[in-house]
Amino acid sequence: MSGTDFDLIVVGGGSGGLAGAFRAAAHGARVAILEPGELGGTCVNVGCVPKKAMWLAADLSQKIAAAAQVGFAVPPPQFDWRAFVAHRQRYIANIHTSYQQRLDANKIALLRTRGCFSAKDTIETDDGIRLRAPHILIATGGRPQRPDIPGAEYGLVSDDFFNLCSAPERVAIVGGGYIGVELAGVLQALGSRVDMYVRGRRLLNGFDEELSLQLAEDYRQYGVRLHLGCELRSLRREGERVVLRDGAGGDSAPFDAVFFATGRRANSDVCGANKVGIRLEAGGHIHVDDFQNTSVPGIYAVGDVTDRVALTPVAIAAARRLMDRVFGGKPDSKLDYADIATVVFSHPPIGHVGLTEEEARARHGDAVRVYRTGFRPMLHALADSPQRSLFKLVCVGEEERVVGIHLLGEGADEILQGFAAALKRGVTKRDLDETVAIHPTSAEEVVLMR
Ligand SMILES: Cc1cc2nc3c(=O)[nH]c(=O)nc-3n(C[C@H](O)[C@H](O)[C@H](O)COP(=O)(O)OP(=O)(O)OC[C@H]3O[C@@H](n4cnc5c(N)ncnc54)[C@H](O)[C@@H]3O)c2cc1C
Ligand SMILES: NC(=O)c1ccc[n+]([C@@H]2O[C@H](COP(=O)([O-])OP(=O)(O)OC[C@H]3O[C@@H](n4cnc5c(N)ncnc54)[C@H](O)[C@@H]3O)[C@@H](O)[C@H]2O)c1
Repeated sequence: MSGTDFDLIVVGGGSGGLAGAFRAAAHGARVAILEPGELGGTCVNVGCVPKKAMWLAADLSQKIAAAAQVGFAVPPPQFDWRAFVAHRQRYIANIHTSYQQRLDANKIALLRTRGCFSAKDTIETDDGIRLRAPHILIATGGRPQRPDIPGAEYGLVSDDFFNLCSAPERVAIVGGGYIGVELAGVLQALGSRVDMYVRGRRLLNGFDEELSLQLAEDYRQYGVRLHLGCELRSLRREGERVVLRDGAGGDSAPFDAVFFATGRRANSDVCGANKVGIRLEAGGHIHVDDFQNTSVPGIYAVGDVTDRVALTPVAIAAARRLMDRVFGGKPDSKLDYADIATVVFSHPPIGHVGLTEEEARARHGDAVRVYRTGFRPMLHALADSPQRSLFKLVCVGEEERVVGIHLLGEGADEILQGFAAALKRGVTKRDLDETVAIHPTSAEEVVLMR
């Protein structure tokens, strides 16, 4: 293949790349997409989807315990991890098939290879094929990053978590962000004894502080050992196990597995973005403007490879809007990155949209009013489990516009979406007060706060 055979080349067949390819093809563009791995990228193969499956398994194990507590005769559950993985992977295989069928139906050329820039309008495949197009979309995502400490190679990363077929007995998780918190919750629920090593003084930096403190308390109740404010110095092998040395020089007990959840690095290097002069930021992230343009005309980037929010729906939305602009005759089309809702699949989950209380106070001072409610969800009260929910609304100004919603508790993952739409449309506290509650639910607490 040579010449400008295509209108668009997409490098990377993950969430953003596929969404961009499908939307461009729907506008009539001739599209090629390059992906050396499984279709769907991180989200489908080593991210959201298998993670949520494992979270559901962990959630079920807690529900079974609650069932026993309220009178069901259930023997202690035995979790066959390997059998569950077979169900999980079958689900994922169906997604691969569906993507392949959609690519075929839309006449999108899929090249199962890595691509690298050899010129500003040319992508060269691993086997030396050169493809040219006036528009190139970089959607190469990111990869897990290990800290630069001696023995780091003895640690695993989130990709490795999805190769497990049983719960390691003793696990250390390094990092207190999204992935650290999620892996810790799942492993503890499914039978591991988990220690978390967190550099900062709290979990989930950047989330509402009260919720993060409540989550830390929930995790302690649940048996997770938290080592906050702990910087690791090194790892070393002791037989089959791994020992951690902390900043004070103390050694941990040996662990069967150590997972690093210490952030991700952008895959801009592997596609040669630097070779054609694309501006990069810290961590190799590609700088993009509000329209997903890189610093080189005709080359765009979306998703985790950029310096924007690293979430699947964000990559998808940005790619679709970009293609509406480039091929769909909508010159102003761009993603509004404000007030993007997100959920951490912890136990219990956290849902968050808009400003935290701290951010709101820094921006709006005394004009901020916070409403909060703490309660035990009904199942947990019936089962006499200590798990509590904490919901917060952050409001601003005379009209009390809701600028932040923070929900920790059972169901928070499903409750948030509708309220996020309301926040985006400028909902006020009075609007919520005037909404009749749905009873008895956890969600009703959002409209009943006083
Ligand atoms: C453990 C984990 C859990 C997560 N959970 C959630 C969640 O619950 N909700 C959520 O919204 N987000 C979640 N995320 C984040 C989400 O997975 C990412 O934001 C999303 O996958 C980004 O999509 P993307 O298209 O930018 O990149 P990716 O999905 O990573 O796709 C990039 C693709 O590019 C390919 N590629 C790389 N280099 C090249 C090259 N040179 N040539 C061709 N192809 C190349 C890769 O093989 C990959 O398939 C999670 C992430 C992780 C790691
Ligand atoms: N539920 C979801 O939507 C979901 C789930 C997982 C991941 N994600 C996305 O993927 C991104 C990456 O997740 P992540 O958890 O890897 O990153 P993160 O930025 O959320 O957390 C990284 C953590 O590692 C710590 N850290 C960094 N370097 C360290 C070091 N050298 N030593 C000790 N600790 C160190 C940081 O302080 C932070 O607590 C997230 O920001 C999010 O956008 C989303």
